[in-house]
Amino acid sequence: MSPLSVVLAGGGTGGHIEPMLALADALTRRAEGPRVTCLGTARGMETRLVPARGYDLRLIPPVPLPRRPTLDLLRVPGRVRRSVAETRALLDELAADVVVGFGGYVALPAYLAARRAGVPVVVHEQNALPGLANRIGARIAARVAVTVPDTPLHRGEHVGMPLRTAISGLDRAARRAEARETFSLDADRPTLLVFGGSQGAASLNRAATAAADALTAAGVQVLHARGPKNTDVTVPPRPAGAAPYVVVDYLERMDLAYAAADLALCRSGAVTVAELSAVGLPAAFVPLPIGNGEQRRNALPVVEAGGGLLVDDADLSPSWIEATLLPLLTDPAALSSYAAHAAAAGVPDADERLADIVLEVARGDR
Ligand SMILES: CC(=O)N[C@H]1[C@@H](OP(=O)(O)OP(=O)(O)OC[C@H]2O[C@@H](n3ccc(=O)[nH]c3=O)[C@H](O)[C@@H]2O)O[C@H](CO)[C@@H](O)[C@@H]1O
Repeated sequence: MSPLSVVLAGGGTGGHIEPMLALADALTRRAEGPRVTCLGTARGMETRLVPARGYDLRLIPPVPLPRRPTLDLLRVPGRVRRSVAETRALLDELAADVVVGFGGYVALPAYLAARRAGVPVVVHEQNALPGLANRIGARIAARVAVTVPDTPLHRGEHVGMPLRTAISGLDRAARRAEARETFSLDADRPTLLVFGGSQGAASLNRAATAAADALTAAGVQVLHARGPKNTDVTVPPRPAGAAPYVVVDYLERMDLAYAAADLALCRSGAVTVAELSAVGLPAAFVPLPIGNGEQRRNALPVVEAGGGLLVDDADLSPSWIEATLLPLLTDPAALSSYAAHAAAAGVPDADERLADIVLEVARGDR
């Protein structure tokens, strides 16, 4: 019998792509070895991330989902029809046994095309507050997996967040020396990791670079991922012997970045929060101020458990970093107390659990 054909729709930004790739890894580890194909669009981060991790990527036309009603909504039905028709042809060509969607503008046409083609759907929702595509997908799905218990999504079952095994199995202390060397950081300095989700965040970039002198003068070193498109974000070179401030576009080895750091300054996308909890790294979260408020909801459980701080985007400034983060970074006892509380109750084998669901649904259709 030919292998099961599993089609994964999780394009856009890292928060939809990383759980898709973690599931792809779990599926390909299975003895029955299903054929895995990822769907994406030409303008998402999947064009780089999916082939780099060794998976096939097929492109479909994007269906932009406006965050609020605009005139652009009037053009959506035509775009949806075209995208759904092309996606349906692709599902036929791939002889798809199941379509798994992770939300966002690639998932919606995939859900609708699967319904037309009679292919069963599995939905995975990362956030405590679901987005539009998954609210629609959940209505037609055979199974709905959620990351956070009690997520308000039709028939949601708690599965957790599928994470890369390099991150879910990370022992930060054991990898610290190697990690710091990889990023040209000093071995023994307090270390701040700055990143604004997968795309970078302008307000974090501004505040952290403006606080560079104060941080490095106090002996704190910084690893800062500015985002692939933000190449204008720079910091003047530090004098010889001073604490380093290392700026990169994107961290391919996020596991080593977490191992190098004592504290993160970051947004609170669902995958970011789940990864920090899994590795026990405390964070100062700056939720994205737009959207449906999902990033604040994502961060609250960790912050309430004592594993991090929350600061509004409008309040993030170099002086806040100096007044709040600097004393914390130079206080090892406070840092380890935060770290102990940062390791929240995630689901360590969420990738395997989601793979079980996906294969059950795929087999049921044969
Ligand atoms: C603007 C936007 O739409 N944000 C959403 C998006 O965030 P976004 O795409 O930023 O996703 P997350 O913050 O959840 O995850 C980012 C992922 O990128 C990885 N990473 C990041 C930086 C880097 O240099 N290298 C790297 O590998 C992280 O390790 C993580 O795996 O999807 C999330 C999950 O649905 C949502 O919660 C966010 O609200």
